[in-house]
Amino acid sequence: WKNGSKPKAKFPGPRQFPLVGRIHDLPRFSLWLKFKEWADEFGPIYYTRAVENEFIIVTDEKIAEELLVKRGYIYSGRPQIRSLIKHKEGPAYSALMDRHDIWKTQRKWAHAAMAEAYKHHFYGHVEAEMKRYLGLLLLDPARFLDYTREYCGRVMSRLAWDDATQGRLNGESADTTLHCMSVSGPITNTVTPLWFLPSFINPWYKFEVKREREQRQWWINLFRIAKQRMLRGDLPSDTWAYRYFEQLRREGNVTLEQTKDQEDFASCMIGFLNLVGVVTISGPLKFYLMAMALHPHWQKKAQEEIDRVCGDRMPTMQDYEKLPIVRACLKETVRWRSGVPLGVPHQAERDDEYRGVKIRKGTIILACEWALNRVPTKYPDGDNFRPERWLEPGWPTYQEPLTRYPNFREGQAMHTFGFGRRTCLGQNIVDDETFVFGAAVLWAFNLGQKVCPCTGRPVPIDTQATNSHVILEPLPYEISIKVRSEERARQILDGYKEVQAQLRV
Ligand code: HEM
Repeated sequence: WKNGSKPKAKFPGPRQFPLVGRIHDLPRFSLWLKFKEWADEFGPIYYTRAVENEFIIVTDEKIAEELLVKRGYIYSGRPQIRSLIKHKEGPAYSALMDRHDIWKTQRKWAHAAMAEAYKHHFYGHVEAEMKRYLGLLLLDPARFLDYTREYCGRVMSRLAWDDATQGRLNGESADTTLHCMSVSGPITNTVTPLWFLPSFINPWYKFEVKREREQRQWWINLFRIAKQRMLRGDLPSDTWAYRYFEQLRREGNVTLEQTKDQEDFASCMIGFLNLVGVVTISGPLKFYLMAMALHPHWQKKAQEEIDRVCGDRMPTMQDYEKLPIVRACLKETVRWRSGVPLGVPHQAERDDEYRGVKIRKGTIILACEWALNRVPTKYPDGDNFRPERWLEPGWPTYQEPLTRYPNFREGQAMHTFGFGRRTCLGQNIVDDETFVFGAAVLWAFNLGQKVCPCTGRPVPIDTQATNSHVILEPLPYEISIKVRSEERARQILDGYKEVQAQLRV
């Protein structure tokens, strides 16, 4: 009786109501703000519940590492997203699968493919697509948001299948998938019982079946086209599809014949890698343009650096070491307006105990990136855009040498890319693609706030208005984009002409 009466150790957290927990005050939009608010009240690790889902929210990097890295053998599952079908099993979305053999095979393959491409700095495709982007921006600057996402989609589709023309569709497909997997998406992700309505009166289920079927069909079509080209000998060796077919041949499958399941597996593996690299990068790039327009002082500093190093030619990866201010502005953008502000949830694969508190199998662990980026001891003045925190000694995040830091591959703030066995596989391409974009745009254009022709005042930008997806982009906003000189306009057009033949425009 005495033992029974001892209160069980618990994490702090908001008071839980019977059955519902705190579902009533978990907003579907900008949920990270609520999690940060609770972190300020309850501390760096707290518990909450939404109906049957138990959550542990972590807002301290060390605690996140203890759980998700050191105990990665327990906390590396993925929770069920109600409105996606069988995503935990695979083979469609490796980032959302549980930790089983399909996930292991796909992750290992994607990791090696990415590492090889990085060794060659993505074969110059990032720079070639950038020349196209600058040309388009010169001709039609009002479409800068569209073009930015398309740039990211094209780089990925070129790397995957040698078909940059899929870039736009790639972006749209990623956006719809993200909608379906987000709390802000279909209502069935929050009011989960609705998902179990019979299919003939269940619009969410019908939509998802159709969406997934079309996406998988699109991937398999691209896969088969690439296979035909491989057999004819005209698939470029710098594609992920080539790498895959070449491996099959080395294993003795010279004719590349496969079962439907094998094709499905491989087309999803390449298709998803291609898909996941679009909005993850276009979100930060759109925020970067916004930040530069709102902080002319930093824009000018970066432009002075670029002009000094590059002069009349568009910056490339060759200039990486010499442009720390550009890298700092990019790094600070991703900290200030995170593209994955909630983090990506991990799930406990079995019961555990941490700091004397029992954690049940199935509990969802969220290392909330928005809050991690605002820990005052590590990121003083965290709500403001302060690139100097990466450039000046004295700031906790400063690291030398500046020829190397800051970057997105190593060093400080790597929590942005998640933890342990599930860490992001895209850090290298993020580093290259954002760098070339960040430097080339400022080399070519001056960005600023738009001025309203009626009031003469700057058109305001709501820097926190986003679409609330798991991986998000800002909502449409307006800025002014002006080419820096006539001479620069000519150089941009020359650059575009140079690559036009090689790109499929
Ligand atoms: C700034 C851009 C990006 C950010 C902030 C980011 C962040 C993340 C985060 C937080 C995770 C979850 C890690 C975890 O569960 O602990 C993740 C997973 C992943 N990311 Fe990224 N990512 C970015 C870009 C990319 C790109 C460009 C690619 C590929 C081209 C990519 C591929 C992946 C994959 C495949 C996973 C799943 C890993 C797994 O579950 O095994 N990411 N990313």
